[in-house]
Amino acid sequence: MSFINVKHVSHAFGKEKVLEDINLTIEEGKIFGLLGPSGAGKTTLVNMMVGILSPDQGEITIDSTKVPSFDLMNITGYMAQSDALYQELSAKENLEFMGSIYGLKKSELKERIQHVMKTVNLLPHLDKPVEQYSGGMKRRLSLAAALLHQPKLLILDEPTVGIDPVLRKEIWEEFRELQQQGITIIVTTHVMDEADKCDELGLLRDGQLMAKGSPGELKEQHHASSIEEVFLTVGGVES
Ligand SMILES: Nc1ncnc2c1ncn2[C@@H]1O[C@H](COP(=O)(O)OP(=O)(O)OP(=O)(O)O)[C@@H](O)[C@H]1O
Repeated sequence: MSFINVKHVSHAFGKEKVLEDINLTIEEGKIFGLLGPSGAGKTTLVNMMVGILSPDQGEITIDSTKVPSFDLMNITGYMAQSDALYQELSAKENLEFMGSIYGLKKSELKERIQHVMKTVNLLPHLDKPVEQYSGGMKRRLSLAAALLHQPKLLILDEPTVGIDPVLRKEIWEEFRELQQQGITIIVTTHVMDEADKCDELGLLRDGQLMAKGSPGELKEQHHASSIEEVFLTVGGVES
């Protein structure tokens, strides 16, 4: 039984079909990349996995539980595309607020804040107001917030957008460490070199899942030397 099951999911915004009969399974403990150009439907699909949006048709189950579910909220960490942080508050205050929403006890919360800030290399900046953080620091703080309640599943919508290559590398090292702890990670991206770092990929285009497999498998199946080439081939455009 797969950890995540997306079954016949379709969705439209008004007359615009955004997802069309998506079927997808994701195994526990994997880093799964949802790759596709802007407007392909990546955010719509992850928002459905988190339970923010309901599909018009079909259903999603995670850990044998149908989304949306309160239990799933407790095991899922979500990082949206834009940072949801209080600018005038310090990182610590932001995390204390988020921890209180998850019902973490004061002593546990204190320990978790130290742990997650260390994980994202921001511990020295704990008391700094978020408005004094750089864009990359804010993304990392959002990641720390998503990790606060020790989720089994992390859903990250374009986590490295606007982040320089050095930091991006560091963030990917963090993903690998989290994976070693058994956490399943779903990451949306349109960056091809990031796609190569995922264990498995789902290629989304115009609301359809064009292909799924490990980067190596996809390249082999499509006789391509890069994921970019695979994408162009399955999308019907020869490179
Ligand atoms: N709330 C909404 N109301 C109407 N249309 C929407 C809404 N959200 C998304 N869309 C449309 O659905 C389509 C898919 O959007 P989505 O954000 O899922 O794509 P994406 O692959 O995540 O793109 P990006 O990489 O730019 O974030 C787009 O055409 C977008 O305009």
